[in-house]
Amino acid sequence: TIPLKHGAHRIDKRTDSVMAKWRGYGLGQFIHWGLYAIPGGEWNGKTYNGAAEWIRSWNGIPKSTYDSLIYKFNPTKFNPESWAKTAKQMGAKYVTITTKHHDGFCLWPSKYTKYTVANSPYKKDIIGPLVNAYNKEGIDVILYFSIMDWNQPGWRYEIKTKEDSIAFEGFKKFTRNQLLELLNKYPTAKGLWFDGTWDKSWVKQAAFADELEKEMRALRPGLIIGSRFRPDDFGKRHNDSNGRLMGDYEQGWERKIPNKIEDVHGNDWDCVMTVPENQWGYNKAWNGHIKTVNELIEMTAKCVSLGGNFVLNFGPKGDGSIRKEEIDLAAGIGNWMRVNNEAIYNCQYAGLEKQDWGYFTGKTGSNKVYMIIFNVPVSGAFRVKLPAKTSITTASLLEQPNTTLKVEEISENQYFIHTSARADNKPFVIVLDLNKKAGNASGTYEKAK
Ligand SMILES: C[C@@H]1N[C@@H](C(=O)NCc2ccccc2)[C@H](O)[C@@H]1O
Repeated sequence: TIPLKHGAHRIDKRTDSVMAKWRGYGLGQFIHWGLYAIPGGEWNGKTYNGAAEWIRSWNGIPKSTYDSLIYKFNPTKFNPESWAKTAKQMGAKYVTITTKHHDGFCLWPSKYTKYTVANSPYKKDIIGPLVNAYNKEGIDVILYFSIMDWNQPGWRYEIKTKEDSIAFEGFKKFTRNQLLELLNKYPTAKGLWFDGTWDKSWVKQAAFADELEKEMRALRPGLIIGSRFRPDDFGKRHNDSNGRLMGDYEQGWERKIPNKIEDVHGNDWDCVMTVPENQWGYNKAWNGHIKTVNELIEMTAKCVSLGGNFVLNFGPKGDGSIRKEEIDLAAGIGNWMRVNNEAIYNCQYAGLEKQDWGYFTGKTGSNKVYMIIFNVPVSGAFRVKLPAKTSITTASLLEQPNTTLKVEEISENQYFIHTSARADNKPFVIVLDLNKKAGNASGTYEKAK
């Protein structure tokens, strides 16, 4: 291995209880909210073709005009309790909230810049009431923070001159001040989701970022920090130059989902996902494919089946209300989660060979395995392959626990599970109680040979 001063400081997953709880969340909500929600991807009747939260980078609006949106920020319909209730009904166990996106507008009254809610007509803190409302619903909070800050005069994409270097040193101090401010103001926040760390200026800051990460962990023991925060000695991000994950979970699964367990390299991870193809902030015109409830349930199942969390994005409007399409999606996902969440919460990769009918999840530390069915075979029989020394004690429908299903052994450790035809085409769950003969004590199973 390459000797590194600022590479990964831990080899495997964290083993503490705070991270174990994070690992079991299964389903989360992402909130992208800020000044960009006011134009909503449109300006003077012209449509911005990129992601709505990047509209400031469009040459269709003078930067100063965008920045003056602060004087229009007065979300009269903002109701943190109703946002939290929507997330609760969806079955989200955590929420990731944008405290500051790339445009630099702070949803909390930061002492270190004037570009915050405190200097908007709204005046009040947004983050505090959101953290309290979500915590009251039993939902943990992760704070999203963009290092790149287009409003800060000291921000640089790269450091070319002495002047750049002096300016960026000031920017680094500002960044540290804001992160420590957030951790001190919102002590119940469980962790940080970083963004805007891909530019040349930041990937040179291995020592600074490493020191700051250590300082944040000392200030908030148990803090969960994503892999997108710091670069290693050679500017490598997410994984250091020895291929080891920096931070506590992989953040790279943005709008994409791994296909096989080898893709996650034994790391904790979350997948953050948009409802349209690529819109995080509110966009009036939701063009292209809008994901359906069934698609989003399948994405959730797929993520949990590979040991990750699925985090679905909501982009509230400039007035603070959540659009009907998102409310309806949350309700539809929630209807399924209310019946089937046992197959999602505190479940991980089951270690079984994937079958065409859907996804296996394994209940952490138990003999229970769930089959989340999306594709019913024309035979009506669901194939299961188990590792040696493992067999099926019982099979039942999660929605009707006292129904036992017929288990047909078709060869060594291969079975067909038979269910009766179903009236609707909704995803459903078969629960398997497995018994592991001596020699296979783990909660998950080696891949069936
Ligand atoms: C979570 C999303 N991240 C921001 C973004 O621009 N991602 C695009 C991107 C993703 C990965 C590397 C570079 C750039 C989007 O604006 C959202 O905030």
